[in-house]
Amino acid sequence: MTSKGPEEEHPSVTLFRQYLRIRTVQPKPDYGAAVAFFEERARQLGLGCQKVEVAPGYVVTVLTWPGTNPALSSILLNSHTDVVPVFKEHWSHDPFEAFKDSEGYIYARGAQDMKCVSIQYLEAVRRLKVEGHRFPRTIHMTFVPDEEVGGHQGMELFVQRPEFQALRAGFALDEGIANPTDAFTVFYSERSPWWVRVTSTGRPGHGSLFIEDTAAEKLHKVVSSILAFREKEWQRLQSNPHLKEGAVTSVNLTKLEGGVAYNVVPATMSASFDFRVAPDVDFKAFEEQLQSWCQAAGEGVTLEFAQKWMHPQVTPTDDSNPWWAAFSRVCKDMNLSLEPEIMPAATDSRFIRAVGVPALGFSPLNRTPVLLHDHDERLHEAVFLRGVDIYTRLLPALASVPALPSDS
Ligand SMILES: CSCC[C@H](NC=O)C(=O)O
Ligand SMILES: [Zn+2]
Ligand SMILES: [Zn+2]
Repeated sequence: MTSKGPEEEHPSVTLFRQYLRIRTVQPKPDYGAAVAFFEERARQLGLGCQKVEVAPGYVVTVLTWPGTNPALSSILLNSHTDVVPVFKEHWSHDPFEAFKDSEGYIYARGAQDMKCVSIQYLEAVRRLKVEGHRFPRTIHMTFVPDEEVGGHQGMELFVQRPEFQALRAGFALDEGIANPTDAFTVFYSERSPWWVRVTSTGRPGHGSLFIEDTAAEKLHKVVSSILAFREKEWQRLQSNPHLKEGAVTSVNLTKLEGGVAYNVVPATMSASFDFRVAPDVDFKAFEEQLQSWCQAAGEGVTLEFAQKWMHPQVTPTDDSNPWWAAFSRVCKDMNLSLEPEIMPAATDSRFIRAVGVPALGFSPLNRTPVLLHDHDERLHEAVFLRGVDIYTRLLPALASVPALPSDS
Protein backbone atom coordinates (compact mmCIF):
# COMPACT_ATOMS: atom_id res chain seq x y z
CA MET A 1 0.00 0.00 0.00
CA THR A 2 1.42 3.42 -0.94
CA SER A 3 0.64 6.87 0.41
CA LYS A 4 -1.53 9.12 -1.71
CA GLY A 5 -1.76 12.83 -2.38
CA PRO A 6 -3.78 15.16 -0.16
CA GLU A 7 -6.71 15.07 -2.60
CA GLU A 8 -7.12 11.33 -2.09
CA GLU A 9 -5.91 10.56 1.38
CA HIS A 10 -6.16 6.94 2.46
CA PRO A 11 -9.24 6.61 4.74
CA SER A 12 -7.15 4.89 7.43
CA VAL A 13 -4.90 7.96 7.55
CA THR A 14 -7.92 10.25 7.75
CA LEU A 15 -9.27 8.23 10.68
CA PHE A 16 -5.85 8.35 12.38
CA ARG A 17 -5.75 12.12 12.04
CA GLN A 18 -9.29 12.41 13.44
CA TYR A 19 -8.26 10.47 16.52
CA LEU A 20 -5.10 12.57 16.94
CA ARG A 21 -7.28 15.68 17.19
CA ILE A 22 -9.01 14.38 20.32
CA ARG A 23 -7.26 16.08 23.22
CA THR A 24 -6.59 13.18 25.51
CA VAL A 25 -3.62 15.04 26.91
CA GLN A 26 -2.47 14.67 30.49
CA PRO A 27 -3.08 16.00 33.07
CA LYS A 28 -6.73 16.57 31.98
CA PRO A 29 -7.46 14.17 29.13
CA ASP A 30 -10.80 14.36 27.33
CA TYR A 31 -11.55 10.68 27.85
CA GLY A 32 -15.24 11.14 27.09
CA ALA A 33 -14.47 12.08 23.50
CA ALA A 34 -12.13 9.11 23.09
CA VAL A 35 -14.70 6.64 24.42
CA ALA A 36 -17.34 8.10 22.07
CA PHE A 37 -14.88 7.74 19.18
CA PHE A 38 -14.34 4.03 19.89
CA GLU A 39 -18.06 3.38 20.41
CA GLU A 40 -18.63 4.83 16.97
CA ARG A 41 -15.88 2.60 15.53
CA ALA A 42 -17.54 -0.44 17.11
CA ARG A 43 -20.85 0.55 15.54
CA GLN A 44 -19.31 1.04 12.11
CA LEU A 45 -17.34 -2.20 12.21
CA GLY A 46 -20.09 -4.29 13.76
CA LEU A 47 -18.00 -5.16 16.82
CA GLY A 48 -19.12 -5.76 20.38
CA CYS A 49 -18.50 -2.80 22.66
CA GLN A 50 -18.20 -2.87 26.41
CA LYS A 51 -17.36 0.00 28.72
CA VAL A 52 -15.79 -0.79 32.07
CA GLU A 53 -15.46 2.09 34.50
CA VAL A 54 -12.48 1.03 36.61
CA ALA A 55 -12.51 4.24 38.69
CA PRO A 56 -14.83 7.25 38.57
CA GLY A 57 -14.31 8.85 35.14
CA TYR A 58 -11.81 6.18 34.01
CA VAL A 59 -13.39 3.95 31.39
CA VAL A 60 -11.76 1.03 29.59
CA THR A 61 -13.46 0.52 26.22
CA VAL A 62 -13.38 -3.06 24.90
CA LEU A 63 -14.19 -3.80 21.25
CA THR A 64 -14.70 -7.46 20.49
CA TRP A 65 -14.60 -9.54 17.33
CA PRO A 66 -15.79 -12.99 18.40
CA GLY A 67 -13.89 -16.03 17.20
CA THR A 68 -15.43 -19.22 15.87
CA ASN A 69 -14.22 -21.33 18.81
CA PRO A 70 -15.22 -19.78 22.12
CA ALA A 71 -13.36 -22.53 24.00
CA LEU A 72 -10.06 -20.96 23.02
CA SER A 73 -8.40 -18.10 24.87
CA SER A 74 -8.46 -14.72 23.16
CA ILE A 75 -6.02 -12.24 21.67
CA LEU A 76 -5.84 -8.91 23.49
CA LEU A 77 -4.78 -5.85 21.50
CA ASN A 78 -4.14 -3.12 24.04
CA SER A 79 -3.51 0.57 23.58
CA HIS A 80 -3.68 3.55 25.89
CA THR A 81 -5.67 6.61 24.92
CA ASP A 82 -3.89 9.31 26.92
CA VAL A 83 -0.89 11.26 25.66
CA VAL A 84 1.78 13.29 27.41
CA PRO A 85 1.75 17.11 27.58
CA VAL A 86 3.45 19.33 25.00
CA PHE A 87 5.63 22.43 24.99
CA LYS A 88 3.66 24.06 22.21
CA GLU A 89 6.26 26.76 21.52
CA HIS A 90 8.75 24.07 20.46
CA TRP A 91 6.46 22.53 17.85
CA SER A 92 6.51 23.37 14.14
CA HIS A 93 2.74 22.74 13.97
CA ASP A 94 -0.14 22.64 16.43
CA PRO A 95 0.28 19.25 18.17
CA PHE A 96 -3.48 18.64 18.20
CA GLU A 97 -4.18 19.56 14.60
CA ALA A 98 -2.62 16.44 13.03
CA PHE A 99 -0.99 18.55 10.35
CA LYS A 100 0.34 16.57 7.39
CA ASP A 101 3.24 18.10 5.48
CA SER A 102 3.85 17.82 1.75
CA GLU A 103 6.05 14.75 2.27
CA GLY A 104 3.42 12.85 4.24
CA TYR A 105 4.65 13.35 7.81
CA ILE A 106 1.83 13.71 10.33
CA TYR A 107 2.74 15.93 13.28
CA ALA A 108 0.82 15.30 16.47
CA ARG A 109 1.16 14.37 20.11
CA GLY A 110 0.40 10.66 20.16
CA ALA A 111 1.42 10.09 16.52
CA GLN A 112 3.93 7.47 17.76
CA ASP A 113 2.81 7.00 21.39
CA MET A 114 0.44 5.39 20.73
CA LYS A 115 -2.60 6.58 18.80
CA CYS A 116 -1.11 5.11 15.63
CA VAL A 117 -1.30 1.61 17.10
CA SER A 118 -4.96 1.98 18.19
CA ILE A 119 -5.99 2.88 14.66
CA GLN A 120 -3.71 0.29 13.08
CA TYR A 121 -5.46 -2.43 15.14
CA LEU A 122 -8.88 -1.11 14.15
CA GLU A 123 -8.04 -0.80 10.49
CA ALA A 124 -6.50 -4.26 10.31
CA VAL A 125 -9.65 -5.73 11.90
CA ARG A 126 -11.82 -3.71 9.51
CA ARG A 127 -9.94 -5.02 6.48
CA LEU A 128 -10.07 -8.63 7.64
CA LYS A 129 -13.78 -8.37 8.41
CA VAL A 130 -14.55 -6.77 5.05
CA GLU A 131 -12.69 -9.60 3.33
CA GLY A 132 -15.03 -12.02 5.10
CA HIS A 133 -12.49 -13.72 7.37
CA ARG A 134 -13.29 -15.39 10.68
CA PHE A 135 -10.69 -16.84 13.03
CA PRO A 136 -10.92 -19.41 15.79
CA ARG A 137 -9.81 -17.05 18.57
CA THR A 138 -11.69 -13.96 19.68
CA ILE A 139 -9.90 -10.64 19.24
CA HIS A 140 -10.43 -7.98 21.90
CA MET A 141 -9.18 -4.43 21.52
CA THR A 142 -8.84 -2.58 24.82
CA PHE A 143 -8.52 1.21 24.86
CA VAL A 144 -7.34 2.22 28.30
CA PRO A 145 -6.86 5.49 30.18
CA ASP A 146 -4.07 6.66 32.48
CA GLU A 147 -1.01 4.82 31.13
CA GLU A 148 1.15 7.92 30.87
CA VAL A 149 0.84 8.61 34.59
CA GLY A 150 1.40 5.02 35.68
CA GLY A 151 -1.75 3.09 34.77
CA HIS A 152 -2.95 3.01 38.38
CA GLN A 153 -6.43 4.22 37.35
CA GLY A 154 -6.34 2.18 34.17
CA MET A 155 -4.83 -1.20 33.37
CA GLU A 156 -3.66 -1.86 36.93
CA LEU A 157 -7.29 -1.87 38.09
CA PHE A 158 -8.71 -3.43 34.94
CA VAL A 159 -6.64 -6.64 35.19
CA GLN A 160 -8.13 -7.22 38.67
CA ARG A 161 -11.73 -7.03 37.47
CA PRO A 162 -14.11 -9.85 36.55
CA GLU A 163 -14.63 -8.19 33.15
CA PHE A 164 -10.92 -8.73 32.43
CA GLN A 165 -11.09 -12.38 33.53
CA ALA A 166 -14.10 -12.80 31.26
CA LEU A 167 -12.00 -11.77 28.24
CA ARG A 168 -9.93 -14.95 28.78
CA ALA A 169 -6.85 -13.37 27.22
CA GLY A 170 -4.25 -15.90 26.16
CA PHE A 171 -1.83 -13.44 24.63
CA ALA A 172 -1.51 -9.66 24.38
CA LEU A 173 0.08 -7.08 22.15
CA ASP A 174 0.79 -3.62 23.54
CA GLU A 175 2.97 -0.66 22.66
CA GLY A 176 6.60 -0.68 21.66
CA ILE A 177 8.92 2.05 20.41
CA ALA A 178 9.78 3.18 16.88
CA ASN A 179 13.04 2.05 15.32
CA PRO A 180 15.04 4.43 13.09
CA THR A 181 16.53 1.56 11.07
CA ASP A 182 14.90 -0.95 8.76
CA ALA A 183 14.30 -3.27 11.73
CA PHE A 184 11.37 -3.40 14.15
CA THR A 185 11.90 -3.46 17.90
CA VAL A 186 9.82 -5.90 19.93
CA PHE A 187 9.79 -5.88 23.74
CA TYR A 188 9.49 -9.10 25.74
CA SER A 189 9.98 -7.67 29.21
CA GLU A 190 10.29 -4.35 31.03
CA ARG A 191 12.46 -2.73 33.62
CA SER A 192 10.71 -2.11 36.92
CA PRO A 193 10.11 1.48 37.96
CA TRP A 194 11.28 2.28 41.48
CA TRP A 195 10.74 5.88 42.45
CA VAL A 196 12.70 6.57 45.60
CA ARG A 197 12.81 9.61 47.83
CA VAL A 198 15.77 9.87 50.20
CA THR A 199 15.22 12.21 53.13
CA SER A 200 18.13 13.40 55.20
CA THR A 201 17.82 15.11 58.59
CA GLY A 202 20.59 16.88 60.45
CA ARG A 203 21.61 19.78 62.66
CA PRO A 204 20.27 23.21 61.65
CA GLY A 205 21.77 26.59 62.46
CA HIS A 206 23.26 29.84 61.16
CA GLY A 207 24.51 29.76 57.58
CA SER A 208 27.82 31.38 58.56
CA LEU A 209 28.98 28.53 60.82
CA PHE A 210 30.72 25.20 60.23
CA ILE A 211 27.86 23.12 61.51
CA GLU A 212 28.53 19.41 61.76
CA ASP A 213 26.22 16.58 60.78
CA THR A 214 24.03 18.61 58.41
CA ALA A 215 21.20 17.19 56.32
CA ALA A 216 22.95 18.44 53.19
CA GLU A 217 26.28 16.69 53.74
CA LYS A 218 24.59 13.35 54.41
CA LEU A 219 22.27 13.74 51.44
CA HIS A 220 25.32 14.54 49.33
CA LYS A 221 26.87 11.19 50.31
CA VAL A 222 23.78 9.26 49.23
CA VAL A 223 23.55 11.21 45.99
CA SER A 224 27.23 10.42 45.31
CA SER A 225 26.73 6.70 45.99
CA ILE A 226 23.72 6.53 43.69
CA LEU A 227 25.32 8.54 40.91
CA ALA A 228 28.45 6.36 41.15
CA PHE A 229 26.19 3.34 40.67
CA ARG A 230 24.63 5.13 37.69
CA GLU A 231 28.07 5.63 36.16
CA LYS A 232 28.91 1.95 36.69
CA GLU A 233 25.74 0.83 34.90
CA TRP A 234 26.36 3.32 32.11
CA GLN A 235 29.90 2.00 31.62
CA ARG A 236 28.60 -1.56 31.63
CA LEU A 237 26.17 -0.64 28.85
CA GLN A 238 28.79 1.28 26.88
CA SER A 239 31.45 -1.40 27.04
CA ASN A 240 29.24 -4.28 25.88
CA PRO A 241 27.78 -3.92 22.39
CA HIS A 242 25.48 -6.89 23.08
CA LEU A 243 23.71 -5.09 25.91
CA LYS A 244 20.73 -2.90 25.10
CA GLU A 245 19.50 -0.04 27.25
CA GLY A 246 16.77 -2.09 28.95
CA ALA A 247 19.23 -4.75 30.11
CA VAL A 248 21.00 -2.53 32.66
CA THR A 249 19.57 -0.59 35.60
CA SER A 250 19.25 3.14 35.07
CA VAL A 251 18.77 5.92 37.58
CA ASN A 252 18.31 9.66 37.37
CA LEU A 253 18.25 12.25 40.11
CA THR A 254 14.99 14.00 39.28
CA LYS A 255 14.18 16.24 42.28
CA LEU A 256 16.01 18.09 45.06
CA GLU A 257 13.98 19.66 47.84
CA GLY A 258 14.70 21.54 51.03
CA GLY A 259 15.93 24.78 52.50
CA VAL A 260 14.21 28.02 53.42
CA ALA A 261 16.82 30.79 53.25
CA TYR A 262 20.44 31.38 52.21
CA ASN A 263 21.58 31.81 55.80
CA VAL A 264 19.61 29.04 57.49
CA VAL A 265 21.08 25.53 57.48
CA PRO A 266 18.02 23.31 56.95
CA ALA A 267 17.19 20.40 59.22
CA THR A 268 15.76 18.37 56.34
CA MET A 269 16.60 17.89 52.68
CA SER A 270 15.52 15.29 50.17
CA ALA A 271 16.48 13.87 46.80
CA SER A 272 14.20 11.89 44.49
CA PHE A 273 15.38 9.26 42.05
CA ASP A 274 13.79 7.47 39.11
CA PHE A 275 15.29 3.97 39.08
CA ARG A 276 14.47 1.50 36.31
CA VAL A 277 15.56 -1.87 37.59
CA ALA A 278 16.55 -4.52 35.04
CA PRO A 279 14.50 -7.75 35.19
CA ASP A 280 17.49 -9.96 36.12
CA VAL A 281 18.36 -7.97 39.25
CA ASP A 282 17.95 -9.56 42.70
CA PHE A 283 15.35 -7.10 44.01
CA LYS A 284 15.88 -7.92 47.68
CA ALA A 285 19.63 -7.42 47.44
CA PHE A 286 19.12 -4.23 45.47
CA GLU A 287 16.82 -2.75 48.08
CA GLU A 288 19.37 -3.67 50.77
CA GLN A 289 22.01 -1.87 48.74
CA LEU A 290 19.86 1.28 48.70
CA GLN A 291 19.35 1.01 52.46
CA SER A 292 23.05 0.54 53.06
CA TRP A 293 23.92 3.66 51.05
CA CYS A 294 21.54 5.59 53.32
CA GLN A 295 22.99 4.07 56.49
CA ALA A 296 26.56 4.74 55.35
CA ALA A 297 25.69 8.44 54.98
CA GLY A 298 24.95 8.76 58.70
CA GLU A 299 22.12 8.96 61.21
CA GLY A 300 18.71 10.22 60.16
CA VAL A 301 18.80 9.28 56.48
CA THR A 302 15.76 7.31 55.32
CA LEU A 303 14.15 6.29 52.07
CA GLU A 304 10.59 5.83 50.89
CA PHE A 305 9.10 4.47 47.69
CA ALA A 306 6.60 6.39 45.59
CA GLN A 307 6.55 3.56 43.05
CA LYS A 308 8.00 0.09 43.48
CA TRP A 309 7.17 -2.53 40.88
CA MET A 310 8.08 -5.98 42.17
CA HIS A 311 6.76 -8.36 39.52
CA PRO A 312 8.96 -8.33 36.43
CA GLN A 313 8.00 -11.01 33.95
CA VAL A 314 9.65 -12.20 30.79
CA THR A 315 7.68 -13.41 27.76
CA PRO A 316 9.78 -16.14 26.13
CA THR A 317 11.10 -15.34 22.67
CA ASP A 318 11.76 -18.84 21.45
CA ASP A 319 9.61 -21.49 19.87
CA SER A 320 8.66 -22.88 23.29
CA ASN A 321 6.19 -19.99 23.24
CA PRO A 322 3.58 -20.67 20.53
CA TRP A 323 2.57 -16.98 20.49
CA TRP A 324 6.14 -15.95 19.79
CA ALA A 325 6.39 -18.68 17.16
CA ALA A 326 3.31 -17.31 15.36
CA PHE A 327 4.41 -13.68 15.72
CA SER A 328 7.97 -14.23 14.54
CA ARG A 329 6.88 -16.52 11.70
CA VAL A 330 4.71 -13.76 10.22
CA CYS A 331 7.56 -11.27 10.52
CA LYS A 332 9.89 -13.72 8.80
CA ASP A 333 7.38 -14.31 6.02
CA MET A 334 7.07 -10.55 5.55
CA ASN A 335 10.86 -10.11 5.61
CA LEU A 336 10.71 -7.92 8.69
CA SER A 337 13.75 -8.09 10.87
CA LEU A 338 13.02 -8.05 14.59
CA GLU A 339 15.18 -6.71 17.43
CA PRO A 340 13.92 -8.26 20.69
CA GLU A 341 14.65 -6.03 23.69
CA ILE A 342 13.67 -5.19 27.24
CA MET A 343 11.49 -2.06 27.40
CA PRO A 344 13.48 0.68 29.18
CA ALA A 345 10.31 2.47 30.36
CA ALA A 346 7.14 1.12 31.96
CA THR A 347 3.98 0.30 29.99
CA ASP A 348 0.67 -1.42 30.72
CA SER A 349 2.30 -4.67 29.59
CA ARG A 350 3.71 -5.08 33.09
CA PHE A 351 0.21 -5.42 34.55
CA ILE A 352 -0.84 -7.83 31.80
CA ARG A 353 2.23 -10.05 32.24
CA ALA A 354 1.88 -9.95 36.02
CA VAL A 355 -1.53 -11.67 35.83
CA GLY A 356 0.00 -14.43 33.74
CA VAL A 357 -0.79 -13.29 30.21
CA PRO A 358 2.25 -13.32 27.91
CA ALA A 359 2.64 -10.00 26.11
CA LEU A 360 4.83 -8.39 23.49
CA GLY A 361 5.40 -4.65 23.17
CA PHE A 362 5.29 -3.86 19.48
CA SER A 363 4.65 -0.66 17.56
CA PRO A 364 5.13 -1.48 13.87
CA LEU A 365 7.16 1.66 13.18
CA ASN A 366 10.49 1.25 11.44
CA ARG A 367 12.55 3.89 9.59
CA THR A 368 11.15 6.32 12.14
CA PRO A 369 13.10 8.51 14.56
CA VAL A 370 12.19 7.90 18.20
CA LEU A 371 10.05 10.94 19.05
CA LEU A 372 7.74 9.67 21.76
CA HIS A 373 7.24 12.36 24.45
CA ASP A 374 9.40 14.70 22.31
CA HIS A 375 8.72 17.95 20.45
CA ASP A 376 7.46 17.53 16.89
CA GLU A 377 6.36 13.92 17.44
CA ARG A 378 5.47 12.73 13.96
CA LEU A 379 4.93 9.69 11.80
CA HIS A 380 5.03 9.21 8.05
CA GLU A 381 1.69 8.08 6.63
CA ALA A 382 3.37 5.34 4.60
CA VAL A 383 4.93 3.86 7.75
CA PHE A 384 1.54 4.07 9.45
CA LEU A 385 -0.14 2.24 6.55
CA ARG A 386 2.58 -0.38 6.43
CA GLY A 387 1.79 -1.02 10.09
CA VAL A 388 -1.84 -1.75 9.15
CA ASP A 389 -0.53 -4.29 6.61
CA ILE A 390 1.60 -5.89 9.31
CA TYR A 391 -1.30 -6.31 11.75
CA THR A 392 -3.42 -7.60 8.89
CA ARG A 393 -0.95 -10.47 8.66
CA LEU A 394 -0.29 -10.86 12.38
CA LEU A 395 -3.90 -11.06 13.55
CA PRO A 396 -4.93 -14.08 11.44
CA ALA A 397 -1.83 -15.97 12.61
CA LEU A 398 -2.30 -15.14 16.29
CA ALA A 399 -6.05 -15.73 16.24
CA SER A 400 -5.47 -19.11 14.61
CA VAL A 401 -2.88 -20.50 17.03
CA PRO A 402 -4.14 -24.04 17.69
CA ALA A 403 -5.55 -25.03 21.07
CA LEU A 404 -2.97 -24.90 23.86
CA PRO A 405 -2.86 -26.72 27.19
CA SER A 406 -3.47 -23.34 28.84
CA ASP A 407 -6.73 -22.91 26.91
CA SER A 408 -8.53 -25.63 28.80
C1 LIG B 1 6.29 4.23 36.50
S1 LIG B 1 4.75 4.70 36.06
C2 LIG B 1 5.09 5.76 34.71
C3 LIG B 1 4.90 5.12 33.42
C4 LIG B 1 5.59 5.84 32.32
N1 LIG B 1 5.16 5.26 31.07
C5 LIG B 1 5.42 5.85 29.90
O1 LIG B 1 6.19 6.75 29.71
C6 LIG B 1 7.09 5.75 32.51
O2 LIG B 1 7.64 6.69 33.11
O3 LIG B 1 7.74 4.79 32.11
ZN1 LIG C 1 2.78 4.87 25.43
ZN1 LIG D 1 4.33 7.47 26.65
